[in-house]
Amino acid sequence: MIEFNTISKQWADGTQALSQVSLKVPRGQFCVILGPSGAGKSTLLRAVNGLVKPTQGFVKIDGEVLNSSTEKLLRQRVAMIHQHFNLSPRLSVASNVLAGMLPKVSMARALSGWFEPEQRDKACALVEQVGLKPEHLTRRAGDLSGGQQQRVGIARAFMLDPEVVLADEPVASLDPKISSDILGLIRDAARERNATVICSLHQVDLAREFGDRIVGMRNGKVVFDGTPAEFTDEKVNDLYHGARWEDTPAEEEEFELAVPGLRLATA
Ligand SMILES: Nc1ncnc2c1ncn2[C@@H]1O[C@H](COP(=O)(O)OP(=O)(O)OP(=O)(O)O)[C@@H](O)[C@H]1O
Repeated sequence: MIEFNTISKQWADGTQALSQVSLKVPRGQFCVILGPSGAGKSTLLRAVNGLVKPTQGFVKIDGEVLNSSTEKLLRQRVAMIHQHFNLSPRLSVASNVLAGMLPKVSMARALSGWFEPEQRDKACALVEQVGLKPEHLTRRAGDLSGGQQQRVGIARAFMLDPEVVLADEPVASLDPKISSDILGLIRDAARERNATVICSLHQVDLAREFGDRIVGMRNGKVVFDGTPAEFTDEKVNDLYHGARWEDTPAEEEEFELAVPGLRLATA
């Protein structure tokens, strides 16, 4: 279970990225976070692995509060899949997948490239599980297609059998067919291990297809929390365009009244 308890985040420049967000994500759930750009989705995800320090509130992972003394151990249980894959493009696919061990192996050992035979076997098995071929293992990661690179990112994320997988817009740069395949891979690999997934997306159709639950965020707040069936077209519209009571257009109307020609020009 991941618990966000009244999490707020204000950046140094005063931007309020999160305001009093409270959520409980049970073990094994595929929870999709949707919302317009700047809603606070990445900030929320990054609060789970300590990359973002909340200015208020706390995150608990299986009852343990994430703080400076628990962070190192908790991080070994949380993996991340990134929008831009975050691979080392000049290193081989095998090295990139083995890098998933980094939270647990010493830097000296990682730099010397010495990994246990079981760890190497596991990397090979994961590469196969994500649909790549053995010959990909020695290829430079940067030479692969975007979809293939994200497969490497998924294999890397599952090297430590994480309890939690944070996927930050994992299919933002991929075509619709590959996007669906990639989300299917994340879901299946997570299900096999009963891992929890928190995945931010911009595609409503994919959120409905893959999410057990959809959390809608707007202006740093949770404005929808329900099942895909409950996330009706009206709710989608409210999330992306603001509910009727929100984002009041008063200032815009005043501006338009003050400059009547502008309304004509934009009509
Ligand atoms: N390091 C930072 N310093 C200042 N403001 C930041 C920083 N990181 C994010 N923000 C701001 O915090 C708000 C939330 O950003 P966040 O990246 O969480 O949104 P998002 O919903 O993930 O957006 P997108 O869908 O575009 O990725 C935005 O206004 C963003 O500009």
